[in-house]
Amino acid sequence: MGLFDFFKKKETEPEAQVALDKGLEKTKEGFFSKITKAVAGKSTIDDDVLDNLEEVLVTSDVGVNTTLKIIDRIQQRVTKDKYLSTTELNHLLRDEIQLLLAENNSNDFRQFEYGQHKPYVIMVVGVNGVGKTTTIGKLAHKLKAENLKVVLGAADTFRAAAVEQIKLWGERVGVRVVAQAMGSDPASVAYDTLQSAVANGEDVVIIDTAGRLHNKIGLMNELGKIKSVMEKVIPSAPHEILLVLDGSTGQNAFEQCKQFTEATDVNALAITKLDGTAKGGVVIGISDQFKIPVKYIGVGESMNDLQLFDKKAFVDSLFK
Ligand SMILES: Nc1nc2c(ncn2[C@@H]2O[C@H](COP(=O)(O)OP(=O)(O)OP(=O)(O)O)[C@@H](O)[C@H]2O)c(=O)[nH]1
Repeated sequence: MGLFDFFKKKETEPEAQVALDKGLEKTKEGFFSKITKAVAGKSTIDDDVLDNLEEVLVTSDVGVNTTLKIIDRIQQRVTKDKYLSTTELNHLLRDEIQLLLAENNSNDFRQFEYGQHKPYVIMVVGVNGVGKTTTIGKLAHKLKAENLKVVLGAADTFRAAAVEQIKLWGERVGVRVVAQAMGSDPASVAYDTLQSAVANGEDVVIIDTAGRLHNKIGLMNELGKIKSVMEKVIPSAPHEILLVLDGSTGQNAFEQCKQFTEATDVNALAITKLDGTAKGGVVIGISDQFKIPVKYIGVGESMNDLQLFDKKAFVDSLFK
């Protein structure tokens, strides 16, 4: 199977669905217990119910804009159908969330032109602690399991621990890691990694970057330099700029998304740590607000806990 086929694959296999269900348990519990409260004592969906629902969505980290959009759509359905019973609210909500996710996440990753570039270069960005390195390790593991040749570039040279951590993942997963001494030029690491990947005929390059959010100009310069060095080796690279966000941070994830999308051309999102948080609504809001597809979600710490985001499986799991 080639890279292209791998990313066309839909992750609805039973095992993945079980992991997803488990990972989203807290979000689901939080969400539905709030909804139950929101409709308590009401038989039809009226303005009160919609006001309460608005609060439920906002406090579930769906984000204000997306919440208003969902409420507006439900209101239109209520106006059209008159006297909708509150027992239908879950159905309505499910439909609207599914539609929203469909608008923003096509599940068709052809836009990333997998298989058309060898090596396919992914530059991974995000602040420290969001699960960037872990996501890189898990992704490398996933790709390697499909017999793809993967190389990692330790371009987060700012902290010694980051270089060590990625080397450790390389050993664990069994993929090559290109690294230089701590404090060396990240762009130089990226250059070396791409050059050696071309020479070795590797399929995928994943470059880690430092997650310093000192200020926008600094971030732009730092990422811009790495990008332009990559272009020198492979003019079309990076093919993917993957922003990693910690789903358990709710509104902070929105803010980071804003900063990084302003600083560089992010075209894919990975949302981690959805297990153990009730803030999974962030997946719905972020993809809608920034119009960037969520490509991966992290639902646990183990190597197999990174999933290709499947909007149908996600909604199924949430409303099961
Ligand atoms: N529960 C859970 N933990 C995760 C997930 N993804 C990452 N983590 C954990 O989050 C912590 C931080 O992950 P790192 O990969 O070190 O984060 P980072 O963004 O690379 O941060 P630095 O290496 O400090 O730059 C680690 O303990 C990971 O095991 C996830 O999907 N679920």
